[in-house]
Parts: sequence; structure tokens; C-alpha cells
Amino acid sequence: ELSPAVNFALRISFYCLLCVVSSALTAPVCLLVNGGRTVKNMRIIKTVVKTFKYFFGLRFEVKGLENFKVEGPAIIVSNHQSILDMMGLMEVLPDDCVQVGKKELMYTGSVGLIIYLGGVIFINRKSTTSAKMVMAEVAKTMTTENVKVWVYPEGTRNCTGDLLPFKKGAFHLAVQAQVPVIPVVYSSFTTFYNPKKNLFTSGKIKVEVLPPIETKGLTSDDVSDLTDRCFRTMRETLFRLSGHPSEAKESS
Ligand SMILES: CCCCCCCCCCCCCC(=O)SCCNC(=O)CCNC(=O)[C@H](O)C(C)(C)COP(=O)(O)OP(=O)(O)OC[C@H]1O[C@@H](n2cnc3c(N)ncnc32)[C@H](O)[C@@H]1OP(=O)(O)O
Ligand SMILES: CCCCCCCC/C=C\CCCCCCCC(=O)OC[C@@H](O)COP(=O)(O)O
Repeated sequence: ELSPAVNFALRISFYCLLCVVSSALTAPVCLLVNGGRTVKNMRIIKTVVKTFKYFFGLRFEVKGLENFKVEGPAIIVSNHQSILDMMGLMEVLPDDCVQVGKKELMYTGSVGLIIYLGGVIFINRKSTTSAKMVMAEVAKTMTTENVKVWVYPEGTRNCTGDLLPFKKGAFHLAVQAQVPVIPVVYSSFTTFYNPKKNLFTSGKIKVEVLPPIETKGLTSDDVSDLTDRCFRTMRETLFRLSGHPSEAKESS
């Protein structure tokens, strides 16, 4: 019998190895099929990553996928718990959707390369000015190139079973481009994944894609309200999916 700490370390190392090796094998395929950095590569990446769940005994129960079927661009916002989220992301990711990620991810070897090839938009979280400039650029190109953008509005991983306060970047982006916000909520991982307790077993993740929130006619003055509204809806959904109905009642 392995100690829980060793067992946890082995499973996480295996996950990282799987990411590194799959990225190294998938990158040449992306280059051959699509010739370089393009969101079309995400279809290939998605196909590969969707097999990962079987190695870890993870199951996804997805509801509301029809809410992704909006004409044209949209901002998708979701909760961010762990590096494992990448599997949940790929499980539901619609076509022609790029993610916003921290620029440090570019320097993770083959994983950085695959993320680059997939069209991920890199932002420097240490510089608000440059992050805002990148986001403003994205607001312009998402309409011309007809892509959706996936943002983790908490801005960092958070495995507490609750949400961190939302950063407003995603909502500024939605208002600037006048496109809807589509919230996606993943149930809490705490029952099967907790790095502090060396816990990483098999488990079920409930995912819900919520109805789009329109932003037509909203201005920058409305961004705070939009952010709050989205936060409250997602927090209630998180508690409901994770089986804490009492907390959901408290927050409403
Ligand atoms: C095999 C392997 C395959 C791998 C596949 C992998 C897939 C890849 C997956 C990748 C997954 C990767 C996952 C990841 O990496 S998650 C980490 C990276 N992602 C994020 O951080 C996204 C969320 N963050 C934000 O949206 C932030 O707001 C940004 C980053 C934009 C700025 O943050 P910062 O902390 O610097 O500043 P602040 O938020 O305090 O804002 C300051 C003020 O500025 C205002 N403001 C903000 N924005 C705008 C704007 N656009 N126009 C006008 N104003 C704007 C804002 O209202 C506020 O003003 P006020 O309201 O206080 O007055
Ligand atoms: C060949 C050299 C290989 C170098 C080692 C590469 C190791 C890569 C390990 C695992 C890859 C996991 C998949 C990456 C995508 C997940 C994105 C992610 O979850 O990033 C964290 C970021 O959202 C928030 O960062 P912080 O919580 O603020 O920090």
C-alpha cells in the first residue's frame, strides 16, 4: 500500500506526463493539418484531451449544451478549480472558441506549444494596462473572426468549493463587443480532489451551461452590475450542483 502522499504525487505526475507527451505528439498533427496557430487546432486537441478522463476514472454529466448555440461570438465564463479543469474544458468546448490564459503557460514546453497552436490568448496578469490592451484587441477581432472567448473570471485556480470574487475583464470584453455572456459551472471537486489532503480519486463532475446573458445596449457603466449578476447566478448553480442547497439559499 502506497502512502496517500505518494499516491497523490504519482497520479498528478502521471497527469502532467500525459499532458506533456500528448502535446508533443499532437503538435505535429496540428501543424500538418492546419499549418500553424489557429483555433481550428482546438478540434484536434479536444479529441485527444477527451480521452484523459478514462485514465483517472472521471465522469462528466453535462447539461445545457444547447445554450452554446448562439449565432456569432460570445464570452464564456466558468469557475476554475485546478489544472484538471483542462479536461472539463475540452469536454464541453464549442467549436471556434479560444481561451484566455496567463502568459506563463507559454513556457511549459510541449504543453505551451500546443496551447499556442490552439490559439490561446496570453495575458500578462502583472500588468493591468497590457492585459486591458490585449482584451480590447480581442473585443475587436472576435466579431471579425466570429470566435467565442472562454475566460476564467476568478483569474486563478481556486479549489475551496466556493467562487473567488470575479475580475471584470470578461464582462468589459462582452460589453465592448456587445456579445452575450454564457456562464458555465462545474460542480466542486472537493469530494474527490484536494491537494492539501492528498486526495485524488475517481469522481463525477456535473457541468451546467447556463442561458446566455445579453449585453446589447449595455455600456461600461453596466459592467459592475453584469459582473455581480453573473457571479450570483454561478455561485447558486455551483452550490446546487455540489449539493449544498442551504448555502445557495443563503446567497440569494
Ligand atoms: C494536452 C494539453 C492540452 C492543453 C490545452 C489547454 C487549453 C488551455 C487552457 C488555458 C487555461 C488558462 C487558465 C488561466 O490561465 S486563468 C488566468 C488568466 N486569466 C485571467 O486572469 C482572466 C480573468 N482576469 C481578468 O479578466 C482581469 O480583469 C484582467 C486580466 C483583464 C485584468 O486584471 P488585473 O488584475 O490586472 O486588473 P483588475 O481586474 O483588477 O482591473 C483593474 C481595473 O480595470 C478595469 N478593467 C479590466 N479589464 C478592462 C477592460 N478590458 N477594459 C476596461 N477596463 C477594464 C476593471 O474594471 C478595474 O477597474 P474598476 O472596476 O476597479 O474601476
Ligand atoms: C517538456 C517540458 C515540460 C514542462 C512541464 C509542463 C508541465 C505541465 C503540467 C501540466 C499541464 C496542465 C495543463 C495546462 C493547462 C491548465 C491551465 C491552468 O490551469 O493554468 C493555471 C492558471 O489557469 C491559473 O494559474 P494560477 O492558479 O494563478 O497559478
